Amino acid sequence: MTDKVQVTHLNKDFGDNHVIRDVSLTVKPNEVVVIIGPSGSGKSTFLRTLNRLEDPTSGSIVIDGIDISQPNANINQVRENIGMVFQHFNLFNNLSVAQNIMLAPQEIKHLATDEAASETKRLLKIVGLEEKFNATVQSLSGGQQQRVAIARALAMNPDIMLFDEPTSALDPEMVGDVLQVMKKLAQQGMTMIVVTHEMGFAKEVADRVLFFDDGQILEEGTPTAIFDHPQNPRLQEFLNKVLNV
Ligand SMILES: Nc1ncnc2c1ncn2[C@@H]1O[C@H](COP(=O)(O)OP(=O)(O)OP(=O)(O)O)[C@@H](O)[C@H]1O
Repeated sequence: MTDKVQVTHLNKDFGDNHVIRDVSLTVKPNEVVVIIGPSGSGKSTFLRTLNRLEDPTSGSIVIDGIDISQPNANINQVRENIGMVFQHFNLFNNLSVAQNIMLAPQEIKHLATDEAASETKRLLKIVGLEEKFNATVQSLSGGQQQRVAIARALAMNPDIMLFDEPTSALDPEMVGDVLQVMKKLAQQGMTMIVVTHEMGFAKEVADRVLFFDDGQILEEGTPTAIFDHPQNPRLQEFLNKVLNV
């Protein structure tokens, strides 16, 4: 089976700050990879280079067989194929829920309005918000807005979904609903790379967990290997901190 994502010797510098240091990673179709690690270790930057929101300094990123790290890569096409969900939903507050979801399929894929609307209803059902089709974004809770953001990313029918700390900005009671939607997507076979501080989600849903520290993957393995038998002292220290709060 062709790899979905193949990252080879990736580096990213911001001036003198060497944020991603020689990272290589392969992700298989339908795989759920969860990235954990301390604040500032480069997790977000790594995710953002995968769809070229950041340009890599060196190394290659091949997605579905296409080298997107080449200067002449068709970045728009790449982004159509990779859905991304951010910590701060980034919805258009002046548009309705349905308008937010339908915008890209109509503008980019030239979907007819009735087709886009029926697809939007289907997606809202997946994220448990069927009744919010006409609602304004402002009337929704943070957790609901994040589920709309997930539906919006799914509307482009992506091959891969990237999640960058999707629950970090939410009130605790909202977190479960969002994680539930992500779990459902994983069960349906979506290839996903998820940066999160939710260790319960990592344990339950990840096929593989990567521990990032100082711009490198210091350890990777199954959730059991990472959480029950961590090898690297930095990972042991990190888990002691996050699991014993
Ligand atoms: N656009 C940018 N310009 C300059 N430096 C940046 C930029 N984006 C990130 N950095 C730096 O890169 C480093 C890694 O940041 P990054 O956000 O990737 O870490 P992180 O592991 O996702 O952290 P957190 O868990 O706190 O979100 C930090 O030192 C940060 O200041």
